[in-house]
Amino acid sequence: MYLSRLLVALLALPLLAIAAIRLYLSRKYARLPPGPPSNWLGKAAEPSGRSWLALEQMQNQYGPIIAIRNGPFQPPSIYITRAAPVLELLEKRGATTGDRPSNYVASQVLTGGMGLLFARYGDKFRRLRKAVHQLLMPKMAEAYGPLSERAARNMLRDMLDDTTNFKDVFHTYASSVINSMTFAKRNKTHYTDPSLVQALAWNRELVVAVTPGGYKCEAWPFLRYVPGYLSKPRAAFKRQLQDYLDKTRNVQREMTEGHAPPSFVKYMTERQQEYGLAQEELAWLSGSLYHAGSDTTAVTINHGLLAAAKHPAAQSKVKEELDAVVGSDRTPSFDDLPDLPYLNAFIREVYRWRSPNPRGFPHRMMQDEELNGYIIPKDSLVYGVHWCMHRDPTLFDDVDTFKPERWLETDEKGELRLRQDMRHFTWGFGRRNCPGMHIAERSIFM
Ligand code: HEM
Repeated sequence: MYLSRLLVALLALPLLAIAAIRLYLSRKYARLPPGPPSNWLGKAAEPSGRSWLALEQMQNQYGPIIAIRNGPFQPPSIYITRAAPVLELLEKRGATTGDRPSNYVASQVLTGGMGLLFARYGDKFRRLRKAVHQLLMPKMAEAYGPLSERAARNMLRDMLDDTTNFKDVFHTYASSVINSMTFAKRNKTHYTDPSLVQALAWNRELVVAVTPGGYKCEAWPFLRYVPGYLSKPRAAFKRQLQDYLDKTRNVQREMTEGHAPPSFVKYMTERQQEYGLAQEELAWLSGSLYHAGSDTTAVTINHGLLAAAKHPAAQSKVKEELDAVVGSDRTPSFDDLPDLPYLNAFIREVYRWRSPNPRGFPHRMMQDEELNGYIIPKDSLVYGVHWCMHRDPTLFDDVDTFKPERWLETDEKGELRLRQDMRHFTWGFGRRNCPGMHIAERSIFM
């Protein structure tokens, strides 16, 4: 009798525990936005693969603010697919939405806690961000003009030499621009360059680290201490840091010899005390610009080429404008930029048509916020989904059509100019928006 009661109690315990967890979650998240149903532990499937397409479908069912529940121990993910609520939350209330997820492998193991992209909101973030901002602001971006122009001429030659492999040619171009900007590297960084191949391997490690479920130690921290479990990302970080330290020391040696050309490392070394950066931090911050900016720039140029091939009428208009403004005796320069409204509109439409970061980048909530009647809880990860926002019919008509004209208007003199009342979302939001946007825009224009 006693035994059978004990057995019943033992069997009932897990059921009671599950009921308690479900009750706790339903109270804690009573005003969470709607989203797909969760399992018995309160966990729903995170959209994976081409998640932005799944999210576009989901918004028809759940509306533009979608919550994916992550069980009792992990905060939910919130995906927002319309511009108005994203801008309200991530821009207007940027002071409470500027944090990043505490992804252990990405923010600690792979970056040694020194990267800006994963820096938690706080003093260190402000210090790193200020340093990067100083260097990448529009005035400085202009100063890098000749570097980009030279790299662009090399790219054109490479495209003529190899008409089958534009993707790698664009990688070579984007990497050359960033490496000459950060480490004053004079010669081009070919896509087969060992340091580039190594950096791309590191990028792949990062993709695994930020993919939900990529490393189980994010949910089960004890795994961090299992010997060998994190050896791959640890080795990738060590190799990368060594490469950046070597390049940084080269620039600093040239500085003491008095012949270092302008570069990010030179600029930062001159202000190392002011920004309170240790040598490793300085080297990593400089090198990490490559990770943040090279792939994204190359992918965007690739999208531009795709758009030109797929939309020959728009391509002809760009060509007509280039013929009229630049002619055929020289290559375009940055001075031509203001006189090429159609090309500028074409590039904006490329950003809209195929976002380089279609899912968006996560911001972490620093406190509960009410949005459209829902509570977005502290610690949840919020994504402004670029793909869906760029297809928001309240902002863009005829969203499936590639239409550079949508970005243009005619001024009082009857001349075309870019509309000032429209924007795209490629550079992200609020206090974590992309500090490299001016550099990237110029590299892409070239
Ligand atoms: C087409 C090229 C590029 C695209 C599409 C792009 C896009 C983005 C996006 C979406 C974010 C996250 C914004 C957010 O969380 O709201 C970001 C962050 C960042 N980008 Fe870019 N980026 C590009 C090029 C560059 C370049 C060339 C650099 C540097 C030279 C750069 C440096 C950074 C850094 C350091 C961050 C982290 C900022 C932070 O967390 O505070 N990016 N970028």
